[in-house]
Amino acid sequence: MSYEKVDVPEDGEKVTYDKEADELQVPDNPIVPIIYGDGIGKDVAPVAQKVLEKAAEATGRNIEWMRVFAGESAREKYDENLPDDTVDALREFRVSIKGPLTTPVGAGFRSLNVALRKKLDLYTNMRPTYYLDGVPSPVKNPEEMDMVNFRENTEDVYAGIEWEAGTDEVEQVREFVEDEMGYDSTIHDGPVGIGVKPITEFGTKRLVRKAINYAIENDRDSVTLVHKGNIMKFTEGAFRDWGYELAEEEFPEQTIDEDTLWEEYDGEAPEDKVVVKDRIADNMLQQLLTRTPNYDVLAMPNLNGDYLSDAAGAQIGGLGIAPGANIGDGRFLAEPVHGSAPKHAGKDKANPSAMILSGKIMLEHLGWEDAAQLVHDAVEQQISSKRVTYDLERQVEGGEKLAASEYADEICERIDELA
Ligand SMILES: NC(=O)C1=CN([C@@H]2O[C@H](COP(=O)(O)OP(=O)(O)OC[C@H]3O[C@@H](n4cnc5c(N)ncnc54)[C@H](OP(=O)(O)O)[C@@H]3O)[C@@H](O)[C@H]2O)C=CC1
Ligand SMILES: O=C(O)CCC(=O)C(=O)O
Ligand SMILES: [Mg+2]
Repeated sequence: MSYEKVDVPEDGEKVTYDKEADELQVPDNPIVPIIYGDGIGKDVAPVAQKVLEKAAEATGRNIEWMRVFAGESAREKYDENLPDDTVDALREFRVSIKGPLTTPVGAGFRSLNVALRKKLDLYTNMRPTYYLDGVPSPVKNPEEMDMVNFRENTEDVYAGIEWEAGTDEVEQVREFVEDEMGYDSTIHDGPVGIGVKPITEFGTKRLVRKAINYAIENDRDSVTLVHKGNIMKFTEGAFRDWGYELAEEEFPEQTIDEDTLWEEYDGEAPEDKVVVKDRIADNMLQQLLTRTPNYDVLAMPNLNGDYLSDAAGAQIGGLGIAPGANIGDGRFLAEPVHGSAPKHAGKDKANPSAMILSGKIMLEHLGWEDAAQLVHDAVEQQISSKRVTYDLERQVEGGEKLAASEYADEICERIDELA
């Protein structure tokens, strides 16, 4: 592959993929594309990069970074938002990491984050929410939080099928819905915006498959399907039904439903069974707070997953800490839960932990468990020391406020000490 405006590191090697075995082959010096992103991305991404590099070196490897561009930096370099160079690099080198990218509200270009997920078919958005020692939290028992959110990443209202009020197109759709589909008098008169919410059996089943496999491989107790199927029967309701169907079809020995749990096991699931259950999304959002220990792996359509991952993150220190990753077959793009937080941009103050811990998921994905553990331990030690960025300092008694770069430097020192 040739690139117009990015330099491919000479010394690195490619991560490759064995499709049949669904396995990556990872050299000790992989080329890893990185997008710094917009807003605070430019603060947190370079310092997170240093931490990840340090953990790789401490375990005898080397990451050969390949800087690629999207959003503001791409507009400057290429005069476009998402150049082919970037998409091609993420496709070719398979495992990569990105900071947040800004999306304008109400008009302008569509989300570049969503575009990347769709172009690379990164159909799972995995966002683990877990407690780190010493993290300040608005809840009484934050240590109870240990959930992994599997969010469908390519469809739902994020498919981008919508029509703007006042256009001929939206009036055509209104006419079709009212006259041909029989929804007369359902839409108020006057300007209207209309969107379409596709949820497919294919998209649902491949996401739920990933969630159940994850639960089995990581010894998790349950997978909860989170939907609003009482209201959106044929989209969110179908998500729930296809989710149960998939569990029955493909995991009959490894999973049980909640009825079976109570009827046959009196509420105590055997060690080797994953309980598949479902909850309506509004109820689930309050149960995150009130029944935290009852939930484990969660699987849900795109919009529910977007809302729920920020809400869950708030219970364990906030968005400055919440990590994530986009995963497809043989492709992976780590990315924090948070956005570009424009008001904090360029001040070297935003918390880089979410980006660092997203990188930790990337290290795990590369099979570098030892490096990932070093990152986890060093971040946890740093937070426990109360020498933290502004977002945590304002919640911690006796805390000391550090710049993002100072905070990351201290994490690097801790990695040296721990290695
Ligand atoms: N994947 C992506 O790239 C995403 C992109 N976005 C985009 O980002 C832009 C801004 O979105 P917005 O809704 O403001 O949400 P953001 O997640 O960017 O920020 C919301 C608030 O969360 C806190 N926060 C977020 N990140 C950090 C951090 N690293 N350290 C400390 N605090 C943090 C800040 O709170 P406080 O000010 O209280 O300290 C901030 O004001 C939008 O264009 C949106 O579309 C949004 C989400 C994901
Ligand atoms: O793409 C965006 O700008 C927002 C996406 C988002 O909030 C998310 O993926 O969590
Ligand atoms: Mg979000």
